[in-house]
Amino acid sequence: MSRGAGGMAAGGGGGRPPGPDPALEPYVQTRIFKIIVIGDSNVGKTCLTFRFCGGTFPGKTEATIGVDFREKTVEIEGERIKVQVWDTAGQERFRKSMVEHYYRNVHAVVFVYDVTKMSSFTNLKTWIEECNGHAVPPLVPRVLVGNKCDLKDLIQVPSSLALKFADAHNMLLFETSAKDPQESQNVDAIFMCLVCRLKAQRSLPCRDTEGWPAQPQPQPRRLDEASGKGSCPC
Ligand SMILES: Nc1nc2c(ncn2[C@@H]2O[C@H](COP(=O)(O)OP(=O)(O)OP(=O)(O)O)[C@@H](O)[C@H]2O)c(=O)[nH]1
Ligand SMILES: [Mg+2]
Repeated sequence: MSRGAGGMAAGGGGGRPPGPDPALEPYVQTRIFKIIVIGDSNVGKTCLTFRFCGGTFPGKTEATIGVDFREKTVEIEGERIKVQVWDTAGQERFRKSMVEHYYRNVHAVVFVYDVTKMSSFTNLKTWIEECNGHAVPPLVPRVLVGNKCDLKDLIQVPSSLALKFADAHNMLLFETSAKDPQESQNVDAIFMCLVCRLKAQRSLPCRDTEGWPAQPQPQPRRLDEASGKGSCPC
């Protein structure tokens, strides 16, 4: 099984910086973690995924149709991991034919609500039911994200309420803003926290590894890719 070689580097003492041996680089397979982002239309799923993968807030967005597919390669403890983010559609008519694909072989789920819109918070239970209805294993980590915290005067969902809900569903809560550049580290932390948990969990199969069921995937629209290095924020 190929893994990152962070462990090897730790005791190396040969003056080589930690991380995979460059000579072995072509042979080190990159693990891919599939993370889906779910929630009502207009809560900011596209903007959050854009902020994480591209580092910016998109000037203008349109309702997502089906799924948009973004990627970012991160490095944690010497292992390069490809984070494959599925930005799903919140509108029923744009998602109904895709729902099975969203949940198939998913590694982690991000539930998003808009802190300025109570209905997007109360609807979370429907999104959780949908997720549960697709037999997502309990080991698959889930987090809750309250977006649009920059709109301070318009907040409708108190943090205390969100925290209670997150606790009841065994999720971590992040409150953030895809728009505010000062919050960008917080947005990164959402995904990095999940990646760290997945990395620590079990040895997930690598790309091209036998035994990993092939996914009939929709033709992905790859919008951007960025590389980032990070240490575990957890
Ligand atoms: N103020 C503020 N506006 C935001 C933020 N995130 C997103 N928006 C705005 O909210 C609107 C919807 O954002 P999207 O990211 O397209 O929403 P979505 O959840 O992807 O919607 P669907 O694709 O229809 O499911 C856009 O006008 C964004 O500019 C934020 O953090 N703060
Ligand atoms: Mg969208």
